[in-house]
Amino acid sequence: MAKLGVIGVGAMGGAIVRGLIASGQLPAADILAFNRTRERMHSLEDEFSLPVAPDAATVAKQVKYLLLGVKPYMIAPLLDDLGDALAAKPVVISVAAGKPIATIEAHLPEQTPVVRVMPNVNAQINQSMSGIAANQYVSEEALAEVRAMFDAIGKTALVPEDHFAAFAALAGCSPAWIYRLIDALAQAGVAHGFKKEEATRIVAQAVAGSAQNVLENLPQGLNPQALVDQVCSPAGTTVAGLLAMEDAGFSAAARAAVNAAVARDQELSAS
Ligand SMILES: NC(=O)C1=CN([C@@H]2O[C@H](COP(=O)(O)OP(=O)(O)OC[C@H]3O[C@@H](n4cnc5c(N)ncnc54)[C@H](O)[C@@H]3O)[C@@H](O)[C@H]2O)C=CC1
Ligand SMILES: O=C(O)[C@@H]1CCC=N1
Repeated sequence: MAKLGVIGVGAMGGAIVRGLIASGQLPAADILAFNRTRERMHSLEDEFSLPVAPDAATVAKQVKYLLLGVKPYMIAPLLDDLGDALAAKPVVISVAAGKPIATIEAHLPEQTPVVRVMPNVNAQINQSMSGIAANQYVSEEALAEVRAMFDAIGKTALVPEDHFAAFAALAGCSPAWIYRLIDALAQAGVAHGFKKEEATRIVAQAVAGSAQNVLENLPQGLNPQALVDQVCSPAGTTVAGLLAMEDAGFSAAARAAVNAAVARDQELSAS
């Protein structure tokens, strides 16, 4: 019996599989994968000799933990199709946005253990920030094992389910927003004469260093605004840029992004 089955090995499922193997947390031989379009798994198959099942039911029947890596709208039809293949009640791990545990339970045999996880795409480089919630059928041991899997590909936090939509915005979606910020700053650098690749590398390192500095200062109670103040010399260049950024609606845009993501999550939950 493989330890972890993955149905749907796309951007997120693939990032998790890649991260787990690369971190040494799970050897490829302990994973059994199935993706509807097999070509999408070729790089993982070639790189890690990832074991691949002929269909989703084979995965569901043969694993202790079953990770669903399909899009949210596919969760219910997939579980309904699996039917009896889920009779052994593997611990089901869902990473789907906007699909509460109760919705997933409704398509599973009664008392199936379900863990809801919201990772992010930086799992590819073992730098995910993953939120975790579980139903009452997940044993402490199983929860610890699932958490260890996601600890291996980044950091984890136990999150009450009613905070999941906001967590998903802050950690699941935000990488895309930060990538956009990096690209926008780099593009502005291009307008001032830098080559795009060089500008991107400069900005990405500045963002990585800034994030690391925030993380290292938080335990001392120094919040990001205190770091902002350290950079802004009186009548200097940074404060000029900061005020221009706020006049253009920067903080309001960040709040709007979080609010829109939470609203969309709630729409997905209701569908
Ligand atoms: N992309 C991201 O950054 C994040 C995604 N998620 C969640 O991860 C899940 C997957 O999203 P992505 O990886 O972005 O999508 P994706 O489209 O890249 O991957 C989905 C994969 O599932 C496969 N698939 C679809 N139906 C299938 C079926 N019936 N059986 C087997 N394979 C099937 C597709 O061929 C595809 O490779 C979603 O539920 C999403 O909410 C969560 C956090 C972050
Ligand atoms: O865009 C989405 O719906 C997924 C969930 C979090 C990141 N990507």
